[in-house]
Amino acid sequence: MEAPQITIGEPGSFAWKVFHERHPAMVDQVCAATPYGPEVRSRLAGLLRESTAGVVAPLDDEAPDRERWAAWADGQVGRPWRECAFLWAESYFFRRLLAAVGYFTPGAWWGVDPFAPMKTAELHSAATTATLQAFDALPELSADERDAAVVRAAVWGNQADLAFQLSTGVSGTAGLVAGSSREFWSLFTGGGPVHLVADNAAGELAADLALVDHLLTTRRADRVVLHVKPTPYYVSDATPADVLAVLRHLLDLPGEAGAIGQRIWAGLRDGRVEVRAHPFFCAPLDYRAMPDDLRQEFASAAVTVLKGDLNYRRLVGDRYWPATTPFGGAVSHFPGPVAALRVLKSEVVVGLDEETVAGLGDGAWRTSGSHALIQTNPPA
Ligand SMILES: O=P(O)(O)OC[C@H]1O[C@](O)(CO)[C@@H](O)[C@@H]1O
Repeated sequence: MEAPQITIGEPGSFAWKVFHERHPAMVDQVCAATPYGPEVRSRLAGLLRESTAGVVAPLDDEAPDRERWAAWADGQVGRPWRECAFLWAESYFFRRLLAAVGYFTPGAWWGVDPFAPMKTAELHSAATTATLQAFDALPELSADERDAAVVRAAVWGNQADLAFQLSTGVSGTAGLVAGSSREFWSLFTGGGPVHLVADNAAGELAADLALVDHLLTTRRADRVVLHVKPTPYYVSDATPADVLAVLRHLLDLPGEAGAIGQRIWAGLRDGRVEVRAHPFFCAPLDYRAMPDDLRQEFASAAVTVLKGDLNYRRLVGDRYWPATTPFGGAVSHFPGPVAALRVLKSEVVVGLDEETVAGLGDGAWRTSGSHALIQTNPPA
């Protein structure tokens, strides 16, 4: 039987707090970062009111994705937001936020990413700078150590606000609740295309590019498809523009970070690296509902790597699963071998053993970003 779906209506729950506490703070941040006029600010205030106390309104823009979203919103428009599934509601909120800031309307803010200032600040932050400098240690490591370091960087890069360790030190892995770099690498049995479904821009994306580079240089992949979001989403999610921004940033750096940037640049030019932005990556649905073209792509991949918390929720289903629910069963719908690399930032988790769960205590570990996991199917 399926576990209960997470909705946003339970006062005090994690999902409720995202709408009632995080979203107002995020809108303040968006309005401080770009000089939006009174109309935009009033639309944003209206969206906050509607999504915390009202019913779901339809889209009222003429964006190219309108029809697609109308289908995805079927059955939700007119419902009280509090009854909506967390996964659906959060995605729709971001789509409505883009419309509210004029992202789809010819005019001053047409195509302007409201989150770009935050992503740029993160790319130039001390934490990201330290991470990129740590790449210099990579060539000195043994092959096993390098395997472990690159995976550790990709996992903990998802912990947006913390620099992670690329050295062979243990600090970055102290909070792994499942899996290991060895389990991750055991999925790669030789060549073929690897798909990496990216999450956040800036530091996490830089670590993901280091993973792409490592997949290619160690010949675990002969080609890597990097999937990003077609439009700005969940504040820091990577879009094609963010890939280019991170790549240019890497190219300006000395040492291994610059060398990785050059190899990825060359890979893009010769087709060994491809960036795609399928509309489904901004869909308010889980991966069971993926369209056939995407399903076929993942079916033909040697391995698909899914980064981050939201991709995990979409992979296993955004439900209150018992934490010991087998990962293999939860992802059996996925059309090929899959690995999840994720810092825990929401209530959803599966695939833990009973001892681990007992040792973790109360539920704070699920949402605080202090713990991470590496899970694969088929398992090692
Ligand atoms: O960037 P990530 O790892 O996908 O995390 C995003 C997570 O943040 C939230 O938006 C709010 O915590 C979650 O709903 C979501 O799963």
